[in-house]
Amino acid sequence: MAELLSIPRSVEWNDTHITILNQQKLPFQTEYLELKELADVWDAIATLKVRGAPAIGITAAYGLALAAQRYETDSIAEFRKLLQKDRDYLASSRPTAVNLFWALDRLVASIAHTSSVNEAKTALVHEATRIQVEDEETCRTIGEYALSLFQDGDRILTICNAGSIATARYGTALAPFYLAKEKGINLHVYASETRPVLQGARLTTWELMQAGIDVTLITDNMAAQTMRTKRITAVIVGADRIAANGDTANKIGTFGLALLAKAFGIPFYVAAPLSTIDLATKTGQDIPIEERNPEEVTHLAGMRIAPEGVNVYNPAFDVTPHELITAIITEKGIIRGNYETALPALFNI
Ligand SMILES: CSC[C@H]1O[C@H](OP(=O)(O)O)[C@H](O)[C@@H]1O
Repeated sequence: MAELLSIPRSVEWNDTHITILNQQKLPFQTEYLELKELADVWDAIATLKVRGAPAIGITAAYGLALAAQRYETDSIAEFRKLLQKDRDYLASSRPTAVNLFWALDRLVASIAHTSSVNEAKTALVHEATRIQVEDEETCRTIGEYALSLFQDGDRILTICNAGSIATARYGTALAPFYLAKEKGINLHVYASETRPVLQGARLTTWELMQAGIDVTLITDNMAAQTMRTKRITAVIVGADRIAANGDTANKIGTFGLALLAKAFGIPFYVAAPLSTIDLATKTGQDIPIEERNPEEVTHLAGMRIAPEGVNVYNPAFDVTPHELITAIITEKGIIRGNYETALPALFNI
């Protein structure tokens, strides 16, 4: 796993600040940013300096823990009020990935029974650290399950970056490729570039190439042709929110890949931790879909590519209906269909 260990962590806690890998600058620059203020954390999440559902959750958790270290009150009741206010602020940074809210709420819950401010401050740092440590274990387990679905020589298409830098380590959809490499199993990855922000072209190729994993870049509109001519054997994607019925929000373009996979008779897999499953959201229609700055579409690498004043629609995510999902791969195992009963069962509900 030496190759994977050379891929920098996306987030690290440093007592007085959080260090993040600036994913905006990749693959051209490996830049680290020190986030010292709550507003820096909000901005890093909103502007995709740190991105990927689990990494957003980890960063927000550390951000909240960091802010809380500076509360000057001795009253635990006042402390809880300040924490809730900062929780709500960070929760407004991005709307779709449920891991953000899940992590923030875990932090708030972690001090429910603490009686002193000092105890609460320590508890928050411990809880944020636990979230990161658990996510690494979770992703490795997801990778093991996902790998059991693939065979030596398979050619697998993915979109966006659901890799090591989108999580604590290993990734979700990319985890099986790291484990395959470790075990000497040959898998070939086709990475869809993922317009408009190019997470596939910039991040997935960068990550996999550093780990010596066989990866080929395609543009998004090459997916059908690639499935046919390169005889793609499976599609695997990450997720930002999975509704109770299995409908899955993921990077814009995912729904199209699922439709194509069905047309070609190829399995379509979603790999995600339990922290991405939102049983409170009944169906995909209830998932809030983030719409981002039109400039992401009208500009490429800072250069205008469309006429000034053009109307733009820029949804960052789409929803793949559960009927198109062959299986959802979690740290608790592989679920094939019947999501409405199988997903709550994962939480012992
Ligand atoms: C491991 S989840 C990665 C997930 O995050 C992406 O979104 P974004 O880059 O906007 O944060 C995308 O939907 C991926 O599947």
